[in-house]
Amino acid sequence: MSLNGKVALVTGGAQGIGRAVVQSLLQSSAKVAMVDLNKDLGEECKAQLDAEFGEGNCTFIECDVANGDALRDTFQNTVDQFGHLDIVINNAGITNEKDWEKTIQVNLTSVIKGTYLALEHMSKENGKQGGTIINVSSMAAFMHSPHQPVYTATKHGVIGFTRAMADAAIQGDYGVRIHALCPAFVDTPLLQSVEDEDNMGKFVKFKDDFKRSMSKFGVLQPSLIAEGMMRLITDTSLHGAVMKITCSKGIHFHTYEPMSA
Ligand SMILES: NC(=O)C1=CN([C@@H]2O[C@H](COP(=O)(O)OP(=O)(O)OC[C@H]3O[C@@H](n4cnc5c(N)ncnc54)[C@H](O)[C@@H]3O)[C@@H](O)[C@H]2O)C=CC1
Ligand SMILES: CCCCCC(=O)/C=C/[C@H]1[C@H](O)CC(=O)[C@@H]1CCCCCCC(=O)O
Repeated sequence: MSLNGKVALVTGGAQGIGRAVVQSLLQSSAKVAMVDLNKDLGEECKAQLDAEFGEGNCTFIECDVANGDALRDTFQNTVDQFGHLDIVINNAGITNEKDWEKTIQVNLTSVIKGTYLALEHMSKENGKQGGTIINVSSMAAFMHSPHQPVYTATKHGVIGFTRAMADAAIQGDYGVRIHALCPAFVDTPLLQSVEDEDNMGKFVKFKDDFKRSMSKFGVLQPSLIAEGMMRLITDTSLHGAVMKITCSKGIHFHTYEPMSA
């Protein structure tokens, strides 16, 4: 499906899962703002994407999503460059149990801020034309590990926030579809960092448990996660979906019991 004329903003877009979805969006003819903390990587990535997809389709914006003012400017900068906004993927994330407050800031607070900013630019409530938001959680929200307690908490938080906001979007007639995406292990640089004492602190001693889990459940490629994201973007029947992606079941959805009195 062509996304010609659509504008997307992807946080953490210079590497790993974010980079894979930036590539898929460009392949579908969307314009993309690739937002990342890492300037060198972002510029290098943009040069490669310009060579593949032509200049003017992708812009790199250096931004630490944990800086609320910078994130607000980044959204405005995207709209200034491309005219409007249709798709926001709050993907940037870290796994750092030593600096656990930073992990909460990047993985949860910034996802909340990114969702609110996306609504400012896309919600019909604000006179805009609607759109799609994807907040990246993790299978860690369903299967916990002693190796990463705060990371796990943030990913639970992303799902709770996203589901509540999806309901708000329906009841408030925002015209914005809001989803959570939960990958299992994915082959990206993040996965290597979980063995590092600087990141995991005292929980590093549980790394063998984590690695056993990885060999038991397998490791996915970023391109499959991008495929899941493209499905959430293009299938307009989906709203408030919690998508899971695992080696055993591929792309599928979590189902919740209906609330009863
Ligand atoms: N790799 C995995 O096994 C899994 C990853 N996830 C989630 O997927 C998302 C992406 O992860 P990966 O691609 O694996 O990570 P990655 O580390 O390979 O890439 C993350 C990108 O985000 C950027 N970034 C980090 N902090 C940032 C900040 N404060 N502001 C702006 N950019 C920032 C990095 O510079 C990097 O380019 C994260 O939310 C992660 O928690 C979920 C499940 C599994
Ligand atoms: C670097 C962070 C990577 C986080 C990846 C992730 O989602 C990890 C989740 C694991 C959790 O920490 C403990 C686990 O057992 C989780 C494994 C999740 C894989 C589930 C696959 C299930 C299936 O194939 O049916």
